[in-house]
Amino acid sequence: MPQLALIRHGQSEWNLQNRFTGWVDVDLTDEGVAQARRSGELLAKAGFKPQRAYVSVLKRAIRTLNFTLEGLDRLWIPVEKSWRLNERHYGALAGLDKDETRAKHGADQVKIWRRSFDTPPPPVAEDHEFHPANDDRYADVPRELLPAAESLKLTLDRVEPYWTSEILPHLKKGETIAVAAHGNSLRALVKLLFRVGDAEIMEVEIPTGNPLLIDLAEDGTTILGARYLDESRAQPLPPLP
Ligand SMILES: O=C(O)[C@H](O)COP(=O)(O)O
Repeated sequence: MPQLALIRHGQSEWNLQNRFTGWVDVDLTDEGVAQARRSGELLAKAGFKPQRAYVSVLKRAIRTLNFTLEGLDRLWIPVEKSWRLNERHYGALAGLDKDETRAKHGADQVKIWRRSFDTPPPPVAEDHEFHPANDDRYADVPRELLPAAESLKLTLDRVEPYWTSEILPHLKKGETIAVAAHGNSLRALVKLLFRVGDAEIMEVEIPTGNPLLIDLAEDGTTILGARYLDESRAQPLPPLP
């Protein structure tokens, strides 16, 4: 039967500093590295043997995946990187302190920017260093697909085609797959897989460096069971659809 592990990267420098990050390529903290190593240990203990892995093009997720695969002694499996698994683009909020932004715009507005399904944060200017058009890792991505800010809905709109065309066919073949990505690109996947409503997804949080192991039926979509492997840092999961 197919199996899927969704792994949010370990704690990043800007998670620690409480700053909006999005597509900014910040690194893991020492604690984030420890969480990533622990992910590998927990997955090994659970008997998880991925045959292939998918990851964003941001180093906090790539390094998390590498530490995890090292723990599993499976650094040899095929790994595909895609911008479509990136964190949601936080627009003009990227780099700002979350508490200072609350003090300036109000906690309600910040909650809407962070957790509403379809309200994007304010866009970043086209000539800003944080606009993806100014980052050569996206040189091959059509310009019109590059976001200046994303809501969760816009994030799901670019994650879903990748899920459907690249990942789902392998699950349908019965494979075991690891996906290392980000709080909001994984919330988008959880919304899709657990069929969470637009309002209910506001309450779903994904902890850093804590694999969510999902057992799937042969169709690659019906969830048979799901659990966080580090129970001490788990978050409530949506009910099974
Ligand atoms: O991009 C970020 O700042 C974090 O990875 C996720 O932030 P959030 O919890 O504010 O969505």
